[in-house]
Parts: sequence; C-alpha cells; structure tokens
Amino acid sequence: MAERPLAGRPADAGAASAAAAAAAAALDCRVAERDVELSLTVPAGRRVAIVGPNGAGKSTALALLAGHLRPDSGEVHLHGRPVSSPGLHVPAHRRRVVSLEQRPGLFPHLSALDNVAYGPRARGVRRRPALDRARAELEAVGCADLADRRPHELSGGQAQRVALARALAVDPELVLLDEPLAALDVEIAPGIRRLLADRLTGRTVVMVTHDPLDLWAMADDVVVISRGRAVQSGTVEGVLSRPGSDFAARLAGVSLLEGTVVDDDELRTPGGDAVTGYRPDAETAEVSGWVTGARAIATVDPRAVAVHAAQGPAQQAGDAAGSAPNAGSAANGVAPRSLSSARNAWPARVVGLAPAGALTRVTTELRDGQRVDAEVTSRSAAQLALAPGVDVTLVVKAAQVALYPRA
Ligand SMILES: Nc1ncnc2c1ncn2[C@@H]1O[C@H](COP(=O)(O)OP(=O)(O)OP(=O)(O)O)[C@@H](O)[C@H]1O
Repeated sequence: MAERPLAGRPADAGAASAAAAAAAAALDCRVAERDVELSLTVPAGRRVAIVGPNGAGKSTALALLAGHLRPDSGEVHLHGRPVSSPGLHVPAHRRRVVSLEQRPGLFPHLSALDNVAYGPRARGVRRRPALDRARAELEAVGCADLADRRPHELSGGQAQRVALARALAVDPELVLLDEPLAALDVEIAPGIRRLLADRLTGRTVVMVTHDPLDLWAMADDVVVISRGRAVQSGTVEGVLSRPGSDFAARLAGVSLLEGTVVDDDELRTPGGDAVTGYRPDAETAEVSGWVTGARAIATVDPRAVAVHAAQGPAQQAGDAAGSAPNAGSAANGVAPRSLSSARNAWPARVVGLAPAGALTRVTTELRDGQRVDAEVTSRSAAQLALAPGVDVTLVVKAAQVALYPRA
C-alpha cells in the first residue's frame, strides 16, 4: 500500500522526526503572523494537492517548502535533511526545489533552449551537455521546434511547456505547482494538464489548485487546509468520495449535510430535516462511529436532487409511501418527516441559479442554512419559475444519499 501524506499533528515528536526523515518533503511549522500552523508529509514519488478556501494557507505552505518564507517555529525537511529549523535556513536557490506558477517566468532575453539549459549550467554542467539536456527536455514537452524562439515569440501554452522543461532539466527533488493552468485559455489548459500529468508521474510534487479536474488528472493525494490547519488528507478518491468539509464537498461536486444519527439509515439536521440514505461504510470497522446522537454527514449528488414546487412532492412522497402526509413547509417551520423509507423531501429556499452545461444548477438552503445543490434541466427551472427567494421541496431517493459518521 502506498504511504499516505500525513496531515495534522503527529502524536509525538519522535514519530514526527521519523516521518520527516523518511519523507521527500515534510513541514511541521508555524508562521505566527499568518496564523498558519501546518504539518504535512509528502512521501517520495507522490503528487500531493493542497486545497482550501482563499486565505487558508496554501501559498504559505509552498513558500515554506521553496524557502521563500522562514517559519517562526518548527522545521522543514527535504529528503530527510532539515532546510529550515531554529537557527538554520537553507535559501531557495540552494534547495533542489522548482516552482511552476501561473506565469512561466522565462528569461525574456534568452531563447527557449537557453532558458532550459540555464539551470544545468548554473549547477556547473558544461555547455554542450547542458544544451543536449535542454534539447531532450524540450523534445519531451513537444517544443523541440521552438528551441530558438524568445519567450515573446511563444504562445501562453508554449511558454508553459518550456517552463516545465526548464523546471525538470535540473532534476529537482521537489516540484511545486501553484495553479500553473489558471492563466491559460480553456482550450489550451487540457493539453498542458495532460502533459503535466505525464511528466510529473513518479516525481515528488506539491501542487495548489482550485480545480477538481487537476486533482483527478494530476494528484495522488490531497490535503484540505482551512484557516492555516490541515483538516483532512488521503487519496484523491478517498477525500472526494467522503468529503469532510463543505469546501471538499464542493470540489467533489456534491452537497454536504451535517446532522446527528437518529437511526440506522437516517440522520437529522439541526433544522429538523430527516435525511435518509445508505451507508457505504456499514461493513467496515468504521461502523462503530454510527451510534444514535453521534455527529454524521450526508453527501448528495446534485443530479440526484429533484426540485418541486413547495409541498407538492412531499405530498406525493407521502402518497407513494401509502401514509398520511404530514409535511410541513419552509413557511410554517414544521419539519416534514421523510415520508417514505425510499425518499427524502426537504423544504428549501432557492438562493441562486447558475448554468451548468446544458443544465441549470440550483443552489438552495434548508431551514438551518445548509446548502443543497440540484441540477435540473433549464426547461424545468423555467417551468417552476425558480428564482432566488422561491420556496421549493427537494426530493432525493435514499439510494442516492451516502451517510457517514463524522470523522
Ligand atoms: N505577505 C504576507 N504577510 C502577512 N500575511 C500574509 C501574507 N501573505 C498572506 N498572508 C496571510 O496569511 C494567510 C494565508 O495566506 P495564503 O496566501 O497562504 O493563503 P492561500 O490559501 O494561498 O490563499 P489564496 O487561495 O487566496 O491564494 C492569510 O490570512 C493571508 O491574509
């Protein structure tokens, strides 16, 4: 089994330094001015994405690894060697760390070939082998025919390819990516993403991104940070299939509801809505976390959510279950029961609409303010006259609501 990135505080200092010594990159430090206190371990050959809301501390983590920022306390290790610790700071240019950012940052007065050869030359490689290496790296990113061009003669995508060649020409121990696709046109980005995925496989990479496509295409593991602290980590699939925060849920494209366990297959939200679903973890050891009164989360795929005019479907759900409907509404503040074991019916209010390809994404709020997105055809959105402020009932099959104990 692959080693996992380790986020959060290690149990003791001995374990922490052992993990740091074994890792390709590790930081366990604090930057007081930014209220950032991060612990992160990146195993060799893994590509770890750091995600989180604006201001969470993602760039700070990259700056600590690159050597652009000194921690107030704690340590940064690269390949088992401390590079920042009390009384020690190895400067950026003496770390074998390269960064790819939104701007390629090529030297404007040098050709593409000389830009790529610059790194090996600066590390003492003789001119001819440095140029040979640069040609091979340009070839590998599909830019062999652009070797003689200056940066201003390259398109944005070509410049980013040359920047990748330049980064890899120095055999870095660690590659940092800070949203390298963010400034590219949507037609260009997919090709560069594939190239990065291909060229960075097997290398040790820490990337910052806001795009879930990047996670699936380029990352092995993901660390979610919030307010300067790591709050969840694991494989991309593990984190996105079981998001522990609203932020991770949005990345995964699902809505997240929190509540407390009331039954084997049901949680209740703070607003009193019953959320009936299925438990993917039920057969595993984590079953122990599912006890009445414990905190729990539900994830809901927006495409599984049907939007109905307020109250109507609750009535229908009750009819379908053959029971007397007792649905309340957002207006009267009475919690409607989930009227059938097969269905959920939640009163909600529309708070936003946005195009989502051929569909319309409807963002709604339950009575306790928790958000649930639904994707409906634009025709349905028009027929229901959906607009911010409109009360609706959301209907979701239990089979499409995944329930988990809260970690
Ligand atoms: N140069 C700085 N001096 C002081 N505080 C800073 C500085 N740069 C960032 N901060 C603060 O440190 C915290 C973490 O910022 P950081 O830039 O690392 O977040 P981020 O997750 O990269 O955000 P974004 O997604 O907006 O780029 C924030 O509170 C921010 O305001």
